[in-house]
Amino acid sequence: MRRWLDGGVSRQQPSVVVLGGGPGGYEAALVAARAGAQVTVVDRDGLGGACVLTDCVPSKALVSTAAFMGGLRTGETLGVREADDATVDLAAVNRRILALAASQSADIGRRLTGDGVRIVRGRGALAGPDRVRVETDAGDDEELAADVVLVATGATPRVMPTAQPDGERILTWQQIYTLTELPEKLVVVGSGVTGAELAHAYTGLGVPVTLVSSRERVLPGEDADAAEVIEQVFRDDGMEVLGRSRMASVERTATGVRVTLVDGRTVDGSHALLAVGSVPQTAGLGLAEAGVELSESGHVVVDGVSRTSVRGVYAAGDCTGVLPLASVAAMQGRIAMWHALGDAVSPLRLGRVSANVFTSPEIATVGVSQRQIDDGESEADVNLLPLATNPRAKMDSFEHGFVKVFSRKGSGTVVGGVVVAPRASELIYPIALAVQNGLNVDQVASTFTVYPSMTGSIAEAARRLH
Ligand SMILES: Cc1cc2nc3c(=O)[nH]c(=O)nc-3n(C[C@H](O)[C@H](O)[C@H](O)COP(=O)(O)OP(=O)(O)OC[C@H]3O[C@@H](n4cnc5c(N)ncnc54)[C@H](O)[C@@H]3O)c2cc1C
Ligand SMILES: NC(=O)c1ccc[n+]([C@@H]2O[C@H](COP(=O)([O-])OP(=O)(O)OC[C@H]3O[C@@H](n4cnc5c(N)ncnc54)[C@H](O)[C@@H]3O)[C@@H](O)[C@H]2O)c1
Repeated sequence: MRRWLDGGVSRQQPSVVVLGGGPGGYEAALVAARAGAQVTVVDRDGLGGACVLTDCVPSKALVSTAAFMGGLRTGETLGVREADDATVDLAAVNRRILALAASQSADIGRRLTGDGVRIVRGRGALAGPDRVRVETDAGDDEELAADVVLVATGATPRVMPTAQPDGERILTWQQIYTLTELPEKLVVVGSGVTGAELAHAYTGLGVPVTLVSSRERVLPGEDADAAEVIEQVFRDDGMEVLGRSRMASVERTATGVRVTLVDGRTVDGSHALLAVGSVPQTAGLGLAEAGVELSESGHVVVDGVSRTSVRGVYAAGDCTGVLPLASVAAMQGRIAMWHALGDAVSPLRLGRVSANVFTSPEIATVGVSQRQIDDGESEADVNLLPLATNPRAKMDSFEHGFVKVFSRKGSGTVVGGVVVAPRASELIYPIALAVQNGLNVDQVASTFTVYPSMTGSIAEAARRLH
């Protein structure tokens, strides 16, 4: 390991201060501690970050209950009587979710302290490129010297002046877990991944939902074929989808909420859920003062190895705006520490990231996208295989969804894929393995799959690309 200078004295143990205990921060802290650094994590809201406490983990736990309810609704088709009479006790659901989040946060705390990481509860900010000032929750402020600083402070829901959350009826996605009763009618504003997942989850719980979608179709950032299937499923499940409808304001009424659209129409509900994007939490961190470059949107500008414009200061996760996923935040954090502590490191490769939208069915994607192929950025053959003919799908009474595999023209190397299916988040892995390891369609097609299985359709799609 490199030697570090401290007041002119050479020592082997560098000091690392991590601002933020989400996946970007805590994964980096674990890497740094295992590499022998002296590590402090400064965290304001709780270890695991928004990811564990309010965003990813709680929403996926809510989706689990909704998916279970969805399973009961197909009971009739499978010969089960009266399965769809079940109702949801939202207070119990939310108690479970909050307990699960707290327990995961505690697990992360134990892992960090077990590896010798010091945890300081409080709000941190740069006092210079190599110093962090902390207003601790205990009230005693601290200044920490750091050879390496990692900024991983995440993002927070975007709030519009005309649609102010009140935590009771007008809610951000971080405020929904205090509800004790199912909303009588929920209006979800925003049909990005957050809005789509939560709108479908509440529909699954039995709540009448209206989705206010400013775009032509829901999930504008996703594969268009997949988004089309999901929008149809939303409508089939009874959700009202208002396309091309931009929210102008949300206000309380005597009995609930009124959402007014830019074109003057109004939508009434008992509750409104705002999912109109996020903003990075980079204000008041002393970043610009220390010389750290920020983008116009306020994100920290980083390179492929998570370096900022200031030597020794790195950044990872949603505060960088690179790709707001927990898996990417964690990888950016690890890469930052490998680089800072002199380990071998390759730059972040976004072309290999797997992602999943947790609707029902799910949409999983990896590698090159259909849009890149259509735009001529990537020369690839495409095979889309509907799952309707898959024997396992028939047994499970699953009708919607497909598998799509992309392979490079000429060589047949698998460069990407899309799966729309129940548990697509698990089914994408064979395609991700193929993309990561440069396997060609023949290698995928000639690999045994279980009969009957959904993965059989992945092998079949590869076979058709031969
Ligand atoms: C509803 C929703 C669902 C999602 N689902 C998924 C999913 O299924 N899969 C997936 O991969 N991604 C998902 N994401 C994205 C994922 O949650 C984020 O990409 C991830 O949380 C980013 O991690 P992070 O470490 O950058 O930030 P965060 O998790 O936001 O953590 C940042 C931490 O920094 C702390 N902090 C902030 N400022 C300071 C300060 N000044 N001093 C000290 N500490 C500070 C905060 O308290 C927080 O603990 C979801 C996002 C949303 C909104
Ligand atoms: N399953 C997952 O991995 C998961 C889940 C949720 C979020 N995320 C991550 O977070 C990122 C952000 O997703 P998001 O959905 O929170 O934000 P987003 O910015 O992708 O979507 C917000 C949507 O709100 C719409 N909108 C904005 N203002 C509006 C208005 N006035 N009226 C109506 N609609 C309006 C926008 O057009 C946009 O489609 C995702 O790209 C993803 O990387 C991941």
